[in-house]
Amino acid sequence: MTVSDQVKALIHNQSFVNGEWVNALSGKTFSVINPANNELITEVPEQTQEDTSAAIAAAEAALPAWKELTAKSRSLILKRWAQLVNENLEALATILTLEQGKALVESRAEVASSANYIEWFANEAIRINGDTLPRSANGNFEYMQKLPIGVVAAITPWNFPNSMIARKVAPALAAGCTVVIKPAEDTPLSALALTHLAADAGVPAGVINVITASTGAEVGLELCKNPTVKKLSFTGSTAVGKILLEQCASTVKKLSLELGGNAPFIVFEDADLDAAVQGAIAIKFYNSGQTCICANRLLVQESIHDEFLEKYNAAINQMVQGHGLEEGVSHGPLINEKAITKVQSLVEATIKQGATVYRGGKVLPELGSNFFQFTILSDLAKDMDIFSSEIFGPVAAVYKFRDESEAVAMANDTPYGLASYLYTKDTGRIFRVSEALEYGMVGVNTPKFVSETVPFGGVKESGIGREGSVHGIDEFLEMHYVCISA
Ligand SMILES: NC(=O)C1=CN([C@@H]2O[C@H](COP(=O)(O)OP(=O)(O)OC[C@H]3O[C@@H](n4cnc5c(N)ncnc54)[C@H](OP(=O)(O)O)[C@@H]3O)[C@@H](O)[C@H]2O)C=CC1
Ligand SMILES: O=C(O)CCCC(=O)O
Repeated sequence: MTVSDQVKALIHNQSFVNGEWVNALSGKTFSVINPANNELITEVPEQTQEDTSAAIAAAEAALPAWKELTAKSRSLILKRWAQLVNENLEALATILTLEQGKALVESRAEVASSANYIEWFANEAIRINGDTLPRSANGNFEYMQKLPIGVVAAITPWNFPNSMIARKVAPALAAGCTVVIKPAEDTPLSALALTHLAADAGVPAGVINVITASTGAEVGLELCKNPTVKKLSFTGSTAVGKILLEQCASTVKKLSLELGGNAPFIVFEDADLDAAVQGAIAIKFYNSGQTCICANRLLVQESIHDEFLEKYNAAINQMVQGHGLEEGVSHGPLINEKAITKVQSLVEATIKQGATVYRGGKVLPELGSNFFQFTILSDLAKDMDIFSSEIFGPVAAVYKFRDESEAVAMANDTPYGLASYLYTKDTGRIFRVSEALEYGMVGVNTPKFVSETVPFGGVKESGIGREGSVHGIDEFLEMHYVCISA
């Protein structure tokens, strides 16, 4: 099959419940739009509470047989899924770029990372071990098993519509759970394509279900309130994460929340400046700035601030914005009009509050309505709104600091705590500052560290729990203690 045949086969206009491609019970649909040119890609079902409750029932019915399979059987099915994702990598990347906008090179990397997550958890499936315990009374035999938590709901965002599903669904399936996925309105097609390949790999009917809807609220409420769902795994904004936390209280569901960030990127005067500039390019403009681990605040020591800005500006000149499928394009559009409006208002407010526009600062209508110029704002201060806002766009916010203690204080001056970065050659400072940063993840002299081996997650208002790594599967398991008096 050619890539374009694979793309055609993998783009679905129906959602997937109980092993069947289905329409919404209401028959309604909504549009999936290419953010680079606002063209319609396809329509998908507008599903509601009723469809969601049917999907949960399907996941419940499929649970006993799935969790009874041997670990090896589940592992082999997941390995086949990973293999099919790799075999369809170019087609999945094309679909991802079409619906999300990111440059094809980034889409390929995201799909490859999905295959890695699935393969990783295929290997974790066979290592779910318990413990035998010392007896607490004469004649006792005591042990702890790890058992699948049950039906899992996964609500995923539009910025990594492929890998966020792999990172949640693969460990859930490996653990013996069944899943209902609600992908973001803007990017349901990657979820449906991945699910198609999971079914081809032998995942039985009802084990993975996808519900599509143009707003998360109604479907989300059912996923939170339905007592059959035992676990909710969410990636998205902190505001929605807080709603879900409240909504899950009524059924005391276990939650994983991977929420917003406000990552500091600290450049000390003793750093390798060129490496720091390249790092700040890679992680600020990753996915056009729409990543929760993007450098949100560039904190640069005052003695090297001006030189950093010059080099940073020169490096940005090498980047190319455009339609993600076009040759040579390194950065695509923002996801939609709402995102453009949000970034534009934040930049305008920051300028009013006294920022200097070192470059950019405006929308780029000549490319399409969802493009924003690569922007550097400098002369920023802690009391400006931008210091506490998740930018989620190609806007670099640069602050000066005097010394190490001021850098750490500025970095920690936020309710968020997801990713953080520092560049320095001083070994003592590496240890001191890494530990002082109140973040779930710290990159030292490196902008990109995420992979299947990493316990991804945040502290403070950036979330609860970890995804990926040997710890990721525990989010979908419960400890089950047994005491036998013999
Ligand atoms: N941590 C991260 O990676 C992400 C952070 N963000 C941050 O959030 C900002 C806004 O982006 P936005 O897309 O609005 O993010 P949201 O948090 O609204 O969306 C993320 C997911 O949550 C769903 N959702 C929205 N409201 C509810 C609800 N009440 N109950 C259940 N599910 C819900 C969405 O569905 P639907 O799309 O159908 O409404 C989507 O699947 C961004 O600018 C960024 O700052 C956004 C996305 C990812
Ligand atoms: O979890 C995210 O939102 C970002 C993932 C980044 C990556 O996989 O490189």
